[in-house]
Amino acid sequence: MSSEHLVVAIDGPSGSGKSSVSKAVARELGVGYLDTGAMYRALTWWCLEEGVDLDDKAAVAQAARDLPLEMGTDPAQPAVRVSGRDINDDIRTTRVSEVVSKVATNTDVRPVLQQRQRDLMSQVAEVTGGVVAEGRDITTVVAPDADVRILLTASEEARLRRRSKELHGHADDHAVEATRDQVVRRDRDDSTVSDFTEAAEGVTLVDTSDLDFEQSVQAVVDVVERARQQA
Ligand SMILES: Nc1ncnc2c1ncn2[C@@H]1O[C@H](COP(=O)(O)OP(=O)(O)OP(=O)(O)O)[C@@H](O)[C@H]1O
Ligand SMILES: Nc1ccn([C@H]2C[C@H](O)[C@@H](COP(=O)(O)O)O2)c(=O)n1
Repeated sequence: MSSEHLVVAIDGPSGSGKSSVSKAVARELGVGYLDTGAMYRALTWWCLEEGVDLDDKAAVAQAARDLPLEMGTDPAQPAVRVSGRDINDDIRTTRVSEVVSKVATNTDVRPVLQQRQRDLMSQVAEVTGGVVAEGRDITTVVAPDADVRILLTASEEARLRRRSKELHGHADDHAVEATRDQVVRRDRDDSTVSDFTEAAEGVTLVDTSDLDFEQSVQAVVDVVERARQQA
């Protein structure tokens, strides 16, 4: 391992299982967890609450600097708070999901949140001995020097099926179509600012298309263990 603490960076497209798998891996490793997507979501929610025009790049970037955000990094309970209010549920609503890409593709916002993410990762790693951070640009921009870098992926069909089951309780044709915007359109927009479809040099690809949830967690833990043995 290159650093004093264990830093695991995980990127991937929507519905690949980044959040759920990363949380489980962090619990298994006994380290902290950072959901960077939740930070873009929290900023979006706050802009909507405060009436900030999402098309006003500079105003949204200023909101990113001012955002009174507290990120919980306990993988068993990763709360997201703004001004002390728990907004974990608010940031997952369709109202936020439909427009979050507008904020995430704002190139004035990204460096502000990326720096906040690096700071949080250092703080949590200091306290718990390590961190699993997940998003779209963690392996490439936020923490390119992480000890372990993984691109967690799955076929579009598998990702649509998973998200559809999560949102609608099943994955029939109608439910999958209703989910398409939240997965395919959002990835298309988000991929204009980060590359999370191809593994960068030194990044290990973990394809979970044919794995169930437990197998996906084990596949990531195996990559971490292999890296530890080689260190
Ligand atoms: N290997 C797997 N097999 C089956 N279901 C899975 C697997 N991995 C994750 N899931 C389920 O798929 C759904 C989507 O997972 P998750 O929210 O972790 O994806 P994500 O990559 O973080 O998506 P987003 O970036 O849109 O937040 C969840 O309901 C999760 O339990
Ligand atoms: N490092 C990151 C993390 C997330 N995003 C974008 C991608 C989505 O549009 C949005 C919310 O992410 P999710 O909760 O769905 O994983 O934020 C990003 O650009 N960079």
